[in-house]
Amino acid sequence: MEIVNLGKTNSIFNQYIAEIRDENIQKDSMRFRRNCERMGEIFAYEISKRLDYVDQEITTPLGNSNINLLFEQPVLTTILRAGLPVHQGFLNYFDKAENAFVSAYRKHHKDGSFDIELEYLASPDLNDKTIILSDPMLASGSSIVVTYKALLEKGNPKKIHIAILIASRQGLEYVKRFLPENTTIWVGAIDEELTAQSYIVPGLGDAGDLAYGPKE
Ligand SMILES: O=P(O)(O)OC[C@H]1O[C@H](OP(=O)(O)OP(=O)(O)O)[C@H](O)[C@@H]1O
Ligand SMILES: O=c1cc[nH]c(=O)[nH]1
Ligand SMILES: [Mg+2]
Repeated sequence: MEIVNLGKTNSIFNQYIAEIRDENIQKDSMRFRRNCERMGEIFAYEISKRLDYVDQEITTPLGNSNINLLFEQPVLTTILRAGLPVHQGFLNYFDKAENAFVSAYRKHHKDGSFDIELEYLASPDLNDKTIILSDPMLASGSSIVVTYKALLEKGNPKKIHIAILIASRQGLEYVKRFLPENTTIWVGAIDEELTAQSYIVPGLGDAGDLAYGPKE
């Protein structure tokens, strides 16, 4: 499995990572959502370079022009709710793509542990498709693994790209144990620490709350 860290290259991308982390700037929820969306757009452009292309002829008013265009559309997949702004960024670029949505939330037990409960899955057939699964945060890694297993009910994808804005080192190690070799994980940053409640340190806090407000 390959891991590509976009934050390792100096680019404007890191300005958006800095802004979603910044405790003052992140209070502006519209800017937080838009920054997530902008990074979704950059991930989309970078991932597009790895997809398959086919030569096509375009007819202009004055003649013909040949150009390599996408051979097939990926299936854009995200996890509700924090994944929505990143997903919109992907959709801005892959505007003809099919889409899949999954709900996953942490169900806490009395001893402080939690399981990921998945209640909703809306997906096209995934057999032999390329799927791009986006989520701003990969902390314990449980949401991604539970989501991947649920998606398998819809078919066996030929290639999986996972796009994460901020991942924990520990979560990436966990995910590697469950996802197949044909997976590429794209990250914006990798943080070294997780709290006892599986929050990423330094991370950014709760991405869903920052984008959409607190939930009960
Ligand atoms: O790697 P994990 O430990 O599973 O944590 C990562 C998950 O946490 C966040 O969602 P959250 O559970 O906060 O839900 P929300 O989007 O509704 O806020 C994030 O968007 C991931 O889905
Ligand atoms: O650090 C974390 C972990 C899970 N979900 C978040 O939004 N942030
Ligand atoms: Mg979630």
